[in-house]
Amino acid sequence: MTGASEVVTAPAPLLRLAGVTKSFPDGTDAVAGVDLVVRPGELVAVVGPSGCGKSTLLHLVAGLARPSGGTLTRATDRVGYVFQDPTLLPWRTVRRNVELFGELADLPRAERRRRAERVLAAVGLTEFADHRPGQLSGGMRMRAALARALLVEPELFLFDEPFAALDEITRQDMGEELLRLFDQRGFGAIFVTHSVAEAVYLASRVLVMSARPGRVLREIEVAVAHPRRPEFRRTDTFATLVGEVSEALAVGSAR
Ligand SMILES: Nc1ncnc2c1ncn2[C@@H]1O[C@H](COP(=O)(O)OP(=O)(O)OP(=O)(O)O)[C@@H](O)[C@H]1O
Repeated sequence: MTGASEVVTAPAPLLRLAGVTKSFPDGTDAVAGVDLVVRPGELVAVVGPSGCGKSTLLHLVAGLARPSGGTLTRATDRVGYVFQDPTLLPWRTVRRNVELFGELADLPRAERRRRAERVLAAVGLTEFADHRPGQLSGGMRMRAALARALLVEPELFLFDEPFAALDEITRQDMGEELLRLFDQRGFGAIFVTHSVAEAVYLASRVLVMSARPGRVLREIEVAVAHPRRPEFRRTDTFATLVGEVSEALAVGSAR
């Protein structure tokens, strides 16, 4: 540093999509011309009509599918992925479910154990480590799925409607949990949801997609500092943003 000038730069993007399209062999155009940048500490919510290509977008980002056009650059291999179904192995304890990706990554046993204890504590499941998934509530199973994804210490987190199957109170609790982890760990994230209120509450930015093939219709900034508090849901700012996103969504769905 010369000290002559100070330049404040945004952290380098974890992810950059430029004009990304995806067409399937049967001719279905799922997404079209998507531009998106995600930096560390940004949680981008994605909303859009059913079938507009939101899950496809996450598949592309995770490397499970290849774009048909455009460029996709991901700066990290440490990717966490959480789905609506927690997909826990019923015959394994919670701890051993959480250790699974560590086993697949060949982490030494002691390291797996250490990380599992830490992430179980982070999601409040320490006391349930020796239970089997069938003995847990839906919300606890989702916490276990979150802990399992956290084990690989993701820099980029992909969420595909993770809380959609939960009752409203548990869903809001899980949102709080997620924000706490996000504030602590500063990962970048894409969060797909059908709930406009959830998108606004959690996100740094809400991306509204059009009907298939999904294009980005609008990106709406949620310029509200973290940590967010439940009271945020009862503010005029929140109501205005929910209105703005809903309006954009209605336009997108009508196309
Ligand atoms: N492997 C595939 N082959 C052909 N079409 C596919 C394939 N996978 C998805 N599609 C189609 O691509 C479109 C986008 O699907 P996708 O699951 O990404 O949408 P989505 O926005 O996540 O939907 P939802 O909101 O209902 O979960 C849909 O029309 C779907 O039927």
